[in-house]
Amino acid sequence: MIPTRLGLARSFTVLGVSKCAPSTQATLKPSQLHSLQASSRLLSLGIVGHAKHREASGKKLLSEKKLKRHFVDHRRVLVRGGNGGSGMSCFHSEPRKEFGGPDGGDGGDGGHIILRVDQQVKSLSSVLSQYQGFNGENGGSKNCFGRGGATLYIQVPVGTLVKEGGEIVADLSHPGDEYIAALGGAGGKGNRFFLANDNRAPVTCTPGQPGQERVLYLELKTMAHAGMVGFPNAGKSSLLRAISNAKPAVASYPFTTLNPHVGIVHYEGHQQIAVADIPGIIRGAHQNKGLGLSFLRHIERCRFFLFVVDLSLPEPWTQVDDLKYELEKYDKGLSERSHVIIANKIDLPKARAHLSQLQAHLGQKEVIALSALTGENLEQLLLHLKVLHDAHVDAEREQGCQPLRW
Ligand SMILES: Nc1nc2c(ncn2[C@@H]2O[C@H](COP(=O)(O)OP(=O)(O)OP(=O)(O)O)[C@@H](O)[C@H]2O)c(=O)[nH]1
Ligand SMILES: [Mg+2]
Repeated sequence: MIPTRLGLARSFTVLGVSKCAPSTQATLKPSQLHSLQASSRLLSLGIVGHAKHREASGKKLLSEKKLKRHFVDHRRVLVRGGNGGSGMSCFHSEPRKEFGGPDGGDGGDGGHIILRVDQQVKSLSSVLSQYQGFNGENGGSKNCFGRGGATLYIQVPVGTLVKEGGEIVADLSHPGDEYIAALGGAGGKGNRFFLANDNRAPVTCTPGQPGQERVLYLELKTMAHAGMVGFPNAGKSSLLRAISNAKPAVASYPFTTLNPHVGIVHYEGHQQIAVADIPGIIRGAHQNKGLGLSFLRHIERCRFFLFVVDLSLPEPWTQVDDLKYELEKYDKGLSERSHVIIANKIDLPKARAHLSQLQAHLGQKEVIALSALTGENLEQLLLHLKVLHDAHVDAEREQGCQPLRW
């Protein structure tokens, strides 16, 4: 069974942002967005207030450790298509028609096994290690054909890669995508099939074919528009809680988050932007320090990144450099994907001084200073997310690809 709360958020409309972010503003340059800050305070508090209210009324959440048990992002599956039913060999016979000819029906085809993307499924935990397709029924007398085996569907999450022998055979990245994992065997032929002018009484019938057998490796690469990367304790999960309905655990110790979480930010016009939060990474993660880098696969496909930096620490630009270095170690060129730097914890003393140093170091690059805790300046992030998202949608449309939709 899939846990109902695998970190995937349901709808939460950021009221006010919808009003603040009409499509014309979505095309604003990031630097122009600063002017919106003045009127933002009220809205920020509203957002955090919402989050607190949701916590009070919410159900008991699974702990991050329990979630880890439920969250499965790779699976080896043995799939066997259903066997075809055998053909029948028999002859028609009735009073006054003793030699009525062959009337053995064909066997039914075995059922296929199909992987189908279901948006409600969030991990591979419900996928079993083996599947056997439904067999076709045998053919019968009186030209009765056997019933074909039903198709067996395996529901997988969006972003499932199917590998066989180390090679990628399918990339199921859109809801409703299907892949035939194993073909059902063809049904056998009954003796009626072999009736010919030179053989009026064939006794031959053929058995059904066995179903296809394959060993597949399923690998989940979570799909989201934006991926948050940052050191442990930088406040990624706090930020996701503040802008979406997702409820990743937040605590003051490092490596609180152990699984990827996706939160949905809702905008006007039913537009939704998915933001993924992953465990923190540290320098040397590519050498398996901390929690390693394997979970980067969950943000590998994000269209843009949010580098979350803890502004209360000295020399915050080193965090950005280290994060980029680790991304490069994981996949060359990954750090060059469009991104924005989020300077979190602006409410803390010294943070403002660090902010000016950070901006001086990064030069022209966009830095959004905010506080996930107090909600200060969250709107600037929300508006910028929209700008990045719209740019991505335009780029995908230009290339003739279908943009990722939630
Ligand atoms: N003062 C202040 N504290 C914050 C802010 N954002 C987060 N924190 C605190 O920082 C600590 C870590 O926050 P998390 O959201 O768990 O950080 P994380 O980046 O998800 O950490 P990992 O899951 O370990 O990678 C918590 O004690 C938060 O309350 C902020 O804007 N201001
Ligand atoms: Mg976290």
